[in-house]
Amino acid sequence: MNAALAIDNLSVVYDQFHALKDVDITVERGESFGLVGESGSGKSTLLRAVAGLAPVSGGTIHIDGEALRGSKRSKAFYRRVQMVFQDPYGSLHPRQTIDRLLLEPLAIHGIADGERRIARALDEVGLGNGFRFRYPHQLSGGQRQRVAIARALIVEPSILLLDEPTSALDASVQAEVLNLLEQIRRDRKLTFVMVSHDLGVITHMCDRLAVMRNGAVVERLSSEELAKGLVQADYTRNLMIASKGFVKA
Ligand SMILES: Nc1ncnc2c1ncn2[C@@H]1O[C@H](COP(=O)(O)OP(=O)(O)OP(=O)(O)O)[C@@H](O)[C@H]1O
Repeated sequence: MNAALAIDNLSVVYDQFHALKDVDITVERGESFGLVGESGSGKSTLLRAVAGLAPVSGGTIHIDGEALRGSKRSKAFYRRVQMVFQDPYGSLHPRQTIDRLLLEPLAIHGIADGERRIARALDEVGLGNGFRFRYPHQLSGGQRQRVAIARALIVEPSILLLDEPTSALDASVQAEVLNLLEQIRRDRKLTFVMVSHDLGVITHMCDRLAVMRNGAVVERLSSEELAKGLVQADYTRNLMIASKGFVKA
């Protein structure tokens, strides 16, 4: 069976700068895969390249066995791969009600049955219908992130790309949103690729992970191996030491 996501030899070059160099990553269907690495190592660029938001200079991305070369994406592809960002303000237009924000992706993809889908998506992220006519600034940070998740889910993707989805939230709200995401992944049999600088979050949420440095993968391992300190690269060990509250390497 085809992997949900197979990235082969992926490169992204901005001017002369190689933000990603020959990256290979395979994520199985229903798997939750983590990306860690220091700031500037290329984690967001990798998600953005998969989402069609960064220019692909070389290599291939397969989604459900379908090869995508370059940065061209069909509408159907955009529907299949949805992204949730760290700061929901970035993706939620401040002058649109939650209702409008949820209708927009449905309109883009020509999906009917908006009423039912909006009610379902809001319910799924733990927000009632009462939130429909509020604006983003009338919500808490956690509620805004729930709306961003609902907006991604409403078009029924198969892969969710999560770029530091909880790092802008308070600790208790972080845990709530992470638990919600895990519940959604199980219920919808979704595939996740998640970036976090917090190794505790990655080991809690992900089955396997890749460690990135300077645009390349330095190590691939399971969360269990990371939690036990069974790591190969000194760079990974240093990330463990630097990650607050994480087991000492
Ligand atoms: N649009 C762009 N134009 C030029 N350089 C870029 C662009 N986007 C990213 N870069 C560069 O690519 C490198 C990787 O950036 P990226 O955002 O992927 O890192 P990251 O690992 O996600 O970092 P962080 O943890 O700080 O978010 C950085 O050096 C960054 O400056």
